[in-house]
Amino acid sequence: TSCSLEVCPWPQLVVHQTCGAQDFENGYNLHQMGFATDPKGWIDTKRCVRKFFCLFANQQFAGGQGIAFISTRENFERIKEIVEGSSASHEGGTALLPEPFHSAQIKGKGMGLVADKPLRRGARLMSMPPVFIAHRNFLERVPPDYQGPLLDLAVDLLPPSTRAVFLSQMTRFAGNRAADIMATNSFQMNLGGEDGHHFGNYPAVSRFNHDCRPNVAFHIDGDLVHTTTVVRDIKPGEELTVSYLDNAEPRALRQIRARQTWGFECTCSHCSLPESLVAESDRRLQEISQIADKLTNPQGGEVTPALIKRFIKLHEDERLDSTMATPYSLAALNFYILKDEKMAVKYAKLAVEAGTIESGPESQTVKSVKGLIQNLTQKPG
Ligand SMILES: C[S@@+](CC[C@H](N)C(=O)[O-])C[C@H]1O[C@@H](n2cnc3c(N)ncnc32)[C@H](O)[C@@H]1O
Repeated sequence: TSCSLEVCPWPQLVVHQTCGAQDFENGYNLHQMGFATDPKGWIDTKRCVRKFFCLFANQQFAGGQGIAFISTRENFERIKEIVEGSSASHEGGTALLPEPFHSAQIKGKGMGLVADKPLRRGARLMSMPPVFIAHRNFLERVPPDYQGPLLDLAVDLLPPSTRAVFLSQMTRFAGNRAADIMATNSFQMNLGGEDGHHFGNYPAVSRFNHDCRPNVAFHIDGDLVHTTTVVRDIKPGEELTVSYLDNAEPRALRQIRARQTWGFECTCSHCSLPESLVAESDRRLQEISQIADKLTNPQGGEVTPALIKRFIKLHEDERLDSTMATPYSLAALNFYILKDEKMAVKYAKLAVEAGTIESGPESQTVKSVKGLIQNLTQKPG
């Protein structure tokens, strides 16, 4: 074989730098590469940067999709525990089939996803397990020369078809391709504990472009599965979008963040409105934030039914369809405090519906609002 072991400047970092996919067309011969798998398929490569961030992989993960994981040993133990109880980790992702969208070139954005059929609010598009997870500090603090070899070996350890899909994602910079792919296409995720901050890559969802008023919401569950759900009715031909940013920020800030973090000028429909409408939108966002303060501290005594209704109307006028769970919950809670049980139940039910779409049925938002509904509807008498 043409593989050679190269010893990098740090003695802990020993990786194959010249192993290419062509060397092992039918999948990697892990034994030949010197790696052993445990009974659940996990490989501890023992290749680490400063003995701290190490590379782990599992080619059996998610029905043979495979996963690469760069993090601390403590987090590796955590990941093993997390995926153990997850059915997606054993069986693989699920998607609405046949896929009701196709990918296409979108002017000024690269590739994107376009709906082929009408899609209704609440339609679940995909639930996907991660392909690559890396610790935030590994990606953001370790110098490229030390990151690169570990990232390359991680990609080599993905099963061939997953590797090809991983490598087909968009890149923006020169330099290490895997580092670029992670920077351009990853989602923040928290594994819990004190050192849980990671970035996760899900190639199937990487084609969603950004919009400040998106028609698709996403969340990552405790089992690391990434789910995308439609938040407003979509017509065939419409682009499917998610938001990469905080939609509640004014246009100027949203555009700065899109430029600084993602390297694009945000020209989404909401950012491209005529100036007078942008000013109106920014004013609404400011008022939303002021009313939210009052609804979060209702003991101030300023909350009235009219104020709560205005709060909801401002969200609707702003087309914030992908982030309605919190405003609906606040409305429910404040109507409850005002002893208007009918309105409290109405908004609590809307909060459960929105929370299920935005964060999943098992999310804390949904659980706590369901608790409120139970209190309201099961009172004696
Ligand atoms: C996760 S990828 C999205 C899919 C990508 N367009 C592709 O071709 O694979 C993120 C990158 O897509 C581009 N992009 C996403 N949303 C955009 C938008 N609203 N306007 C311009 N470019 C956008 C940016 O280059 C961004 O860094």
